[in-house]
Amino acid sequence: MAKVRVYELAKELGVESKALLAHLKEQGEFVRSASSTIEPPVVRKIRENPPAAAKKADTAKSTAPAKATAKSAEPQAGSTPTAPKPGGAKPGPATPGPAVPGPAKPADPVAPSQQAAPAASAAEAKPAPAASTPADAAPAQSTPAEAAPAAPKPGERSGEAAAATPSAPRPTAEKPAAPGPRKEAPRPGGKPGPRPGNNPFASSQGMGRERPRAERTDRGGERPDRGDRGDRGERGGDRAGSPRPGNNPFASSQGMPRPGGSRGNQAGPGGPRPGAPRPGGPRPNPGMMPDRAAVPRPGERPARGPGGRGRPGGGGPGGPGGPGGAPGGGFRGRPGGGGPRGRGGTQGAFGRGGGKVRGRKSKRAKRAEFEQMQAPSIGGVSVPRGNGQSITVRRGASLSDFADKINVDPAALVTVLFHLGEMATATQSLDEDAFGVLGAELGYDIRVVSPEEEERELFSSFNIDLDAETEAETDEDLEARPPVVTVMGHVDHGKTRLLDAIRKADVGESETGGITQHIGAYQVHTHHEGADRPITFIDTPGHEAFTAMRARGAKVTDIAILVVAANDGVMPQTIEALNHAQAADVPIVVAVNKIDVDGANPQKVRQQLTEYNLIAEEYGGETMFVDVSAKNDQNIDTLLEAVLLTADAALDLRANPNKDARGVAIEANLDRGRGPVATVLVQQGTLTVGDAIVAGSAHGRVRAMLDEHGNNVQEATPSRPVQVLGLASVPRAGDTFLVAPDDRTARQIAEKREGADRQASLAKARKRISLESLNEALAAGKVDTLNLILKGDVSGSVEALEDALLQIDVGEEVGLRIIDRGVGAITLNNINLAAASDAIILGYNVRAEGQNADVAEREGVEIRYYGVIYQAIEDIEDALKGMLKPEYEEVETGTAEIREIFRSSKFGNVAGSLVRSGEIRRGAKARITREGVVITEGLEIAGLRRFKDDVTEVREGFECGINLGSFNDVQPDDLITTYEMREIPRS
Ligand SMILES: Nc1nc2c(ncn2[C@@H]2O[C@H](COP(=O)(O)OP(=O)(O)OP(=O)(O)O)[C@@H](O)[C@H]2O)c(=O)[nH]1
Repeated sequence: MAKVRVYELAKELGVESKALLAHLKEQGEFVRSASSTIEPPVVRKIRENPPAAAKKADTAKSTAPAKATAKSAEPQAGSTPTAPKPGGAKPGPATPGPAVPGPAKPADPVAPSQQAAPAASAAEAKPAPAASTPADAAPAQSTPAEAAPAAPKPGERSGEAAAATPSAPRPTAEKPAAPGPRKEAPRPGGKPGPRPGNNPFASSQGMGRERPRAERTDRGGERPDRGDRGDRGERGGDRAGSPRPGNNPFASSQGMPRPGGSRGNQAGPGGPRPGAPRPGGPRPNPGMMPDRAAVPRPGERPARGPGGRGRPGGGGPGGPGGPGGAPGGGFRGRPGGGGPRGRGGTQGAFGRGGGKVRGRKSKRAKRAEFEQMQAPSIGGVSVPRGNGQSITVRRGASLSDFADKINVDPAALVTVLFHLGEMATATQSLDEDAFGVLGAELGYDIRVVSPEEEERELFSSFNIDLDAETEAETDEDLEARPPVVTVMGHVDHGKTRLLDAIRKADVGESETGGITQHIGAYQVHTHHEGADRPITFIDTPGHEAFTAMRARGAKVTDIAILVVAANDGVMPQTIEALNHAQAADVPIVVAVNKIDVDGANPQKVRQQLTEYNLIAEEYGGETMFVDVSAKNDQNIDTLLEAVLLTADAALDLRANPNKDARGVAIEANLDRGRGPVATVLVQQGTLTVGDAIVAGSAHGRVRAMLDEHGNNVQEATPSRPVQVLGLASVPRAGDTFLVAPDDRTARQIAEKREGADRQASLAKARKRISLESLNEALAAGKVDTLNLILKGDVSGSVEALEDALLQIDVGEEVGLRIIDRGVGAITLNNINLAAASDAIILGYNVRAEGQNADVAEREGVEIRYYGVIYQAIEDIEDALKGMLKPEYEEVETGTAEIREIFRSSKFGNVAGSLVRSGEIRRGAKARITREGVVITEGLEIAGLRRFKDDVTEVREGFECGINLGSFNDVQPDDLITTYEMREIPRS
């Protein structure tokens, strides 16, 4: 005996392969799939003991007529006039139009040939007006053949019908239909098959054989209900012989989009009746046509098989025609039960598909339509949906950057974002929130990463984990390193002269021949407490370099020397420098310079600086003040000593020299003879000649290293500045560098950095910190202090504001720091400081104007303007307490008067309206008023159409169709008012 395959046996038993598989499993037989073979003894066993469903089906056979009649009763509800002829053994193409007036549709065309009681069936097959009501049906219950009248009347569930006639078989019409298609479908070329779409059993229409009832109901959602036309869209397949899941495009359980609402005018599983909207799925093409006989009659729209695309089960082992279809009955189901194209009815939002029969479309149009169907339509544009995949964008990335990543048109994203309430151009930087909203809408998890995170991710892709490396270090690994010092101060107060004097003070100078090279940084040695202590100086005076480095995230400086000329006192740039240092949490040593000059008043400088929280040690503070004369090299040693004392007291300057070097490029240039030359400051590890190195987007191998004396060095330990030769290009000041495991890695890291830099070159972080976002930033641990810069028109008000702000009690968790204050307009320096320190600028009766305002905008610095002090105080207090809420006011954008209501099964009610004022925009918030009384508000203009086109806005004087989503309680003469909430600028 030949081996039998599972699906063959399933077919034989009239059950689903799946059910048989399950049954086999229960029986302890391991069978992998439906195409697996089964050993003869097992086959025998199964035949003797078939699956329950099969047994049930067998039993059902005897009651077939009743079921057939039950089926036949169904179409009453829809009064489908396209029923096949009674005695459907030869179902010909149906005659469109109400040819059969009787409410009862004749039995399934194939039934008579298969059913146990052909006579009864034949009797049933006649149009039976008597079946239209249960009352009529009642007398007929005596025989199975007459059970048909007992079928539910429209709206009545089959279950109810079954309950009413307990003796009658359940009218779920399972078994009898199954053989139908098998017998009918392959009708050899001759007789025309049933009209496509009307014969649910025709495998040619993608209908496989029915499944046992139990299984069907298991699939969830497919109830055996009958007769409820309103539900037909969803259960159409069920009615006509319970098609397998996957054959019913409307079954919500099968994941097909439901065409929405009632489909009362559709012919259910068999396809639409002529002229009815197509239920969805691709239209058949000639390739699908089995034979001429199956072609619908002229004038008839070829119904698409109910399957459509993506049917899970496909046509399955349907008829003899093989999987997915058989010749003979209308259009052939697609092989395997549905090709890759086409799908069920619904498309896009409010608008596409459904509707009237349209002209034939080209393949391209269909393809485009299909793609549209997949894309959510927001604001009239369709953007393909993500499935939650993670997309990483750089901080400061724009819509264009994101569009690139998901391969869509940036303009579409602009529109989408607009409809989500955010306005941005395609190239404008977006903040994290905006990306969040956009991502949530489009189904992407957009991660905005900071430069540091990005670096981390970049390194981790090369198996370099700097954090883990640092964490793994123990105290034993760490060794003391020299402090790195930057000299800052007001113009002409002697910074350069002081740096020169310090250079000269180098105790090693005589041995090395003095510092001859200006490489951007140098190291001097001094004797301190009996030891030789090196100190590294950044050789670029002024806070601009300091700020530039900080802005790149490079923390280079350990200690700042603030130079103040004793004859001049504290000047504006003194304060700026001070603010920068304080904002960076860098301890300050004050060098009171030019004490040799007549009129020098070092004490005055001390006094002045107390106002800025720099209190000299002799006054009980913690700041060391050293009176020096750079010109006369006076007290330079003391200054160096003060630096070391401060470093020892305030800082833990240790680093691990025994690892690959990491550090920062201090400056770099292209030397004609030597090529790119970069001065780097080693911060950790030891840099050695021959190391593969990557600095920013430059990479190379360290060919040679020079110190500030022009001497070649073989290795550079932490805090050691050296000039590096061997890079392929010039890095930027502030770029971090590291030694890579090999040249290739160095090059790849450099290339990746370069690519990322290119992308972000125009974009910068739009929002650094704002009062609104402060609380989140605090919660996220991004900040623990609110940095403020106060600017006012008169010093009195600035002081008053500062005093009041400092009195705000916000608990211990949050700090408030005023890093700068001053009188006059908000300057570029203020903005730079704010940018480098994540500060917010409060302007009291002063503004940032012109270019400064632009820079602030570009840099994402928040400037808040106030005219009343208490308002500023209130805001800051609220922000610190996490209570600051933006204030909004409602602004009316348009009104439309409803003229007529169109009821759409698909969209609900559509209000045909005339725009009275302003414009009505899709997505806008809306309120309905009836005779001046607000009926409801907070609605959304879910859909907007001009004639048949979806539009995004309709202006005054034009008519349009407005859909308000699920809100349907609209009447003619109602007024739709759209409005938006605009943030009120705080005064
Ligand atoms: N008398 C006297 N003059 C000094 C002293 N230090 C600097 N100067 C003079 O002050 C002037 C400015 O000195 P710089 O060192 O150029 O000052 P700077 O702060 O570097 O100036 P910028 O580079 O313009 O910011 C020069 O003419 C110096 O000679 C000092 O200790 N005593």
